[in-house]
Amino acid sequence: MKSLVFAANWKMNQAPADAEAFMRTFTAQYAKQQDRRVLFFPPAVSLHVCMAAVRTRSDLECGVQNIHWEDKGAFTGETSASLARGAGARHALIGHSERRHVFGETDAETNKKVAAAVRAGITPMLCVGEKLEEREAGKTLDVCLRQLRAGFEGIDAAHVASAMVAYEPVWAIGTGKTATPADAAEVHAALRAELVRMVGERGGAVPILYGGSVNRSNVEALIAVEDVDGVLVGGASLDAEQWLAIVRS
Ligand SMILES: O=C(CO)COP(=O)(O)O
Repeated sequence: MKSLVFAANWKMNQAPADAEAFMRTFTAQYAKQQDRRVLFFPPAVSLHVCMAAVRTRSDLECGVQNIHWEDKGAFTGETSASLARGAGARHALIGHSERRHVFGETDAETNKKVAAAVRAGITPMLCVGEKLEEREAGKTLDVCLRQLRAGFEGIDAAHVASAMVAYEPVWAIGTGKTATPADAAEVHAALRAELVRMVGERGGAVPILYGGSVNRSNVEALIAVEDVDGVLVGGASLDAEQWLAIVRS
């Protein structure tokens, strides 16, 4: 049985009181399952609430949705990887499509952020994915592989091998359109091959998650795909009952 990662990206939702209610419901109803880890990416202001809720659980972990590439200094409004680590975060999303396409984050910036995460002892989850026009132009694999190589450029093999990757086609995020299992299979296989090329056999064990309109109805078909090692879920992770159904699939 493969090992799975279920990650909830709450984006700009769930204030501390909401996060607390969610985590209370979730932790009361979800018993550890040996084959899976559950990750929460709350907004930074609610991280402490999620941390408190998972303190006694080895199967539940928390991370942040973004980090800055500098370790500290005069960068008003930013959170460094070391600050996030100090607050208990174990993971950081890096290069999420909203960072890339709403905030203009570049491949070079994702690379600096991956390096910062590694320095701080945080696991980067590097997000890659093509826009609709790139898919229609037949550039899906080019874009995803470029983002993968650029994000990990200059990062030593041991840290690439202990990172995570998420494939999130931009056209599938928040749109209700999901990649078919066959679409996901093609991209995940290409990402896997590239990881193995980069770091050898250890690349075979890097979790590659699928994200984009995942819900309780389509999750089973997606996690059944070879090289899909879990899911990164936005909208459907905001409701505790729905998230419970997803992580139990
Ligand atoms: O961006 C996503 C997770 O990081 C996906 O969001 P949705 O699940 O809302 O499509």
